[in-house]
Amino acid sequence: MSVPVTVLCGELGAGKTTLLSALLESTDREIAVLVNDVGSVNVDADLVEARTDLRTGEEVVALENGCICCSLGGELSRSVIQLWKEHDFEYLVVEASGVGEPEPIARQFVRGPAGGPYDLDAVVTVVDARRFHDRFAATGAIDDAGVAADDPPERQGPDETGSRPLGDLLLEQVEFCDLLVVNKCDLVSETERERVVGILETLQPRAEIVTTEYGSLEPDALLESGRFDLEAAAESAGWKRAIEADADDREGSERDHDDDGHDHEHDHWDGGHESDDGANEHDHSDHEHAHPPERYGIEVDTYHRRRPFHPERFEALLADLPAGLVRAKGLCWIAGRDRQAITMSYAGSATTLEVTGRWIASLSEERREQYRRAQDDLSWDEEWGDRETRLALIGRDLSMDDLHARLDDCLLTDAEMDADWSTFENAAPTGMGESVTISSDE
Ligand SMILES: Nc1nc2c(ncn2[C@@H]2O[C@H](COP(=O)(O)OP(=O)(O)OP(=O)(O)O)[C@@H](O)[C@H]2O)c(=O)[nH]1
Repeated sequence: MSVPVTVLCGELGAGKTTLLSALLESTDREIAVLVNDVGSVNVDADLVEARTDLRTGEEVVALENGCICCSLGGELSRSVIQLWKEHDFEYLVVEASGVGEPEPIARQFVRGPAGGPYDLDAVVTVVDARRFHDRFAATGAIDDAGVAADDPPERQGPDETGSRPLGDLLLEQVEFCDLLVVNKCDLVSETERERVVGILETLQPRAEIVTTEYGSLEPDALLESGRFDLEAAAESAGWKRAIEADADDREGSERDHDDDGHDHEHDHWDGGHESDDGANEHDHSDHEHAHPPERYGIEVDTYHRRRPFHPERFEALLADLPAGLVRAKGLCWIAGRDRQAITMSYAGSATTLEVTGRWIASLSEERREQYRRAQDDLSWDEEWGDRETRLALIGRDLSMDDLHARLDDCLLTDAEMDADWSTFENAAPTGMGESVTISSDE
């Protein structure tokens, strides 16, 4: 029978080890723990080992050479398989590095060789309530990216994903999990705690959320919950749901012009390149925002345009985003990057622009037609093909209309549409997997 596994994520110092120690003390089950730390000294492994009274003496295995989610994917599989062959235990907990992405780790237990002896039960992310509140819920975001606001964009190559902004990784851990443990609740007021929970519910509508002090939880909450579902976890992020709902709304209303009162006026704006509207004339009066939880001033919205951003104006906006913006993510079309589909990801203080693919419109005619046949719901513009900007925006006490207007000001004007786009100053990345990070100073 396969051994159930819980993967424990969370930023450095959130309380993963504390939670794990409390768990090991409160259950009689034979639990093996795999600890992964970035850095050569594995303090956590020592700590957990000491606390568990060395029940088997070899319960804790440490991977010390880096982050399991990137370079050590193979090593993770090898280690857990070796552990399974050499030891007798009922349950495995993997404490992931504080900077790890959970999805590749989870995939090791689903599609990788470790999927044989193991069965992934749940991905649990521990959040430090105090730090999360200060970073994402307080007005006046803290620059945690270590990049001064007026620094030029930081460039990263495709193999340096480990240097992504902390906030971005943190939110990925929140967005891909089954259980969110909001720890250190002794360090926040009740209102702050509720605000943190409200934001987390918006960022990750699927996960169960529990609040704790010193990781004190019933073992049942963590073990054999049967919560994990790879497809559901991969699709559960609040930003993804917003974008999908928006695209569905749009397609629905394009099919039949039946106004269900839930339509976004923005979505039908065609970028103006075939009309005389002008890029900046856009009526927000009947704007309706999508699916907001309507609590604690948290709002989810989408922004969709079929006209490219001016790279300089867009960069200037990214360096000056409003403090109430918690999360923004989606694809952008940036003038001068006409092949590159660029993913924008903003989390609390810094934005990463990364080339994550190519516009289908930039492929050879033959391949373009193949892709179009395979995706019959792909929305296509006669002139620009699939190029478009489609972003999910999650904010708190934020005027979405103002943000839309500021984004619209970054779009090319009619005159700029006719200019040579390659002459624009352009900090956006060019190669597949390449990224730049722009820190916001508000
Ligand atoms: N005030 C308070 N402190 C806590 C709580 N939980 C953990 N701590 C403390 O926070 C610090 C970090 O906790 P750890 O459990 O080591 O955090 P971690 O997530 O394992 O950290 P890394 O291994 O560095 O990723 C320790 O000093 C804990 O005692 C809590 O609920 N409240």
